[in-house]
Amino acid sequence: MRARLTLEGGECVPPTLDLSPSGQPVTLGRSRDNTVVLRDEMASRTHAKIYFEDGRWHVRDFGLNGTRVDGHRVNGAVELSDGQRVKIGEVVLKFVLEPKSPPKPVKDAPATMPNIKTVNEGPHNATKVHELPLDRLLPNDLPPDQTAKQLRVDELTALCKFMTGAVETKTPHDLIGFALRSILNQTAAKLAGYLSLDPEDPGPKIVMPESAAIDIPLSRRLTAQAQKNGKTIWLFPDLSAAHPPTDSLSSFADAICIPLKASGEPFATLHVYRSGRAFVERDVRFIEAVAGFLAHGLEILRTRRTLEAENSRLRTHTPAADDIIGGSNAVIHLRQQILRAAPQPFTVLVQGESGSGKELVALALHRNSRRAEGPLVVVNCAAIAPTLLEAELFGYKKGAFSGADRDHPGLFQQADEGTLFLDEVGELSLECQAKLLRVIEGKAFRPVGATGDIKADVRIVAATHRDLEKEVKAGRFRQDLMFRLKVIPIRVPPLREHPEDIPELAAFFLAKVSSECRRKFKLTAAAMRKLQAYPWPGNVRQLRAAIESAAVMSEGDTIEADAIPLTGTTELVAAPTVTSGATAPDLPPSLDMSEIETWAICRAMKQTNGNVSHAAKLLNISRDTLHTKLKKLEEKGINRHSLLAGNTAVTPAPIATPEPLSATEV
Ligand SMILES: Nc1ncnc2c1ncn2[C@@H]1O[C@H](COP(=O)(O)OP(=O)(O)OP(=O)(O)O)[C@@H](O)[C@H]1O
Repeated sequence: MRARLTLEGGECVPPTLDLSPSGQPVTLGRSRDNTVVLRDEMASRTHAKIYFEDGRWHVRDFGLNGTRVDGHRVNGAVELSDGQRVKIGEVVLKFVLEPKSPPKPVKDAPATMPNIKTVNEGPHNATKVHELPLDRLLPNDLPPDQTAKQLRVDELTALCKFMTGAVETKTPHDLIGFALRSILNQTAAKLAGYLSLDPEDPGPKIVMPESAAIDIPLSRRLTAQAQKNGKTIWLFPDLSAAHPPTDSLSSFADAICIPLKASGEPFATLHVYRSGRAFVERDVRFIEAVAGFLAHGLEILRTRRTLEAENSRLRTHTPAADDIIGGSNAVIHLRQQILRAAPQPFTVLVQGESGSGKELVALALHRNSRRAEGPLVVVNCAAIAPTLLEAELFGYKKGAFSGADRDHPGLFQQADEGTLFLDEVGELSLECQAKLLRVIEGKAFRPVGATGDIKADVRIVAATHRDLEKEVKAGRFRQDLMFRLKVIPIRVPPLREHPEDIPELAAFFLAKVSSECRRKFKLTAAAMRKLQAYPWPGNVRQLRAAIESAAVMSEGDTIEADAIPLTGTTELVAAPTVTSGATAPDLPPSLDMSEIETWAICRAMKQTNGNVSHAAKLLNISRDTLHTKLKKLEEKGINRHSLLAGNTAVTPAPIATPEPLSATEV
């Protein structure tokens, strides 16, 4: 006389349970060990038992707070009748007797029976289970009916809950933990575990509840069988025949082991063990569904991790070219040269005007070379005193000179297995050039004060704004060194040769300064026209400075043309050439206010060809004020004629600076 318990109030797992007269007694209580786990504070750990005896169903109360049947407190044990309600705490379970089902045909059993059954994957193949004799599948039970096989509403709900929660998990560990907990909650299993089959996986075993991880090893035998068969292994409830008492499974009533695989071989196994009674087929189906989702979820997380790593690798090694902004033919050609030269072991000489992006090119060469994992050491040859350069480049030994209180590795050594970028190599003294040549030729050098030579595996990228050919002709640069450096020459075009890139560059720098200032700057069309009309003698560096300066100084987020500090400067600076180096621009003579005023008046008069009204407008003062100021200048001996000639007694020569006019300096 089969029966069923169905949850009507409160919370318990599972919410419905089929009762078989020949099955194990069903226990109810708060502990996970129970057949029905009650989620109720009023329930004792093991609160009651429902069992079949003398052809009838009974309930026995063990709980502190009592068990009620149809409102009457159970004293010891009482018989259960069809339709009665068992109440423990707030949990109400309806007891229903099921009508007898006609006996089902059973196929002949083979002579020897396996004590383990292999369940074919997926609910579609569920019927295959019945190819094995049903009485051996569940030896103490009647043949399971369809309800034992099909997932019911509560299991489907639990499955949906698991899937919804699983997509939120971020790490494989979290996903596995979530799957194991979902299985424990739904099936009232005693233990659920995940065992990686990858010996190199850092987290090969996860067991829930965590307290069980120490005491209960996951069965190696089951793992091996599941891995070998590639299918679910479901042990018989009666394990005693199959497992010696020493086996880790011998204390359980039933066990399931599922190989986890997504697109290839199994990569892990899922173990679920249960005490008290065997799993029903619905449990297995539920666990299989969770396992399938888990396997694919882990595969997705793994793929995502690989892609993220790959993506970050690609970002750091990226072609350079991504950092070099510009879509003009000049910049496209530059990128092509970089990508061709980068993998070669040869020395590269990067030539270009100051601020045109030579260092950026050197960085791109390094990032795209086979040395990308190694160091990139940058040395500005012009910034180191010639007397110190040798020690800086090649290092020194302790005591080599006063102040050398310890051994110091030189820049060559620091760049070992990487790239040494010698910026402004044209500024090296002839003495240093000779030493550098030796290193480049023999790749061996001697630290200052050392007795022996050392070697470093360094690729040299050099840069200069000078025309080295001319420097050689002038006797300022060694020809042999030039040849050595210029194995691969790369010319970086000045910005005036690719003005079509100005909008993109401007947008790039504007975005940078916007994110730094947490504002959203934008240029007006007039401001952009102004940027495009300017020849940018200081190249991209100057453009960047002008944009940053305008943005920082602007009150609102819209940058007007006036805010770009280049007024009237277009004709000021003859574009410098590689040959001549940067031309010193017309700058205020000093920070002395009266000198700046004289300089400004001089500039305005020159620019307006002596027209006082126009000059006053440029200076943003009235015509009368300018007249007064001009008079004062005349008193000092600076007349209009000398102003127009730019010849002012009080105006010293423009500051000689290698830096071109920068926006912030205007
Ligand atoms: N094509 C470009 N795309 C983006 N930024 C650029 C570009 N060219 C130059 N820059 C920027 O301009 C500034 C100057 O570039 P860099 O220092 O590489 O010039 P340089 O030629 O080495 O100058 P110097 O000869 O004075 O050392 C840097 O901020 C750099 O990032």
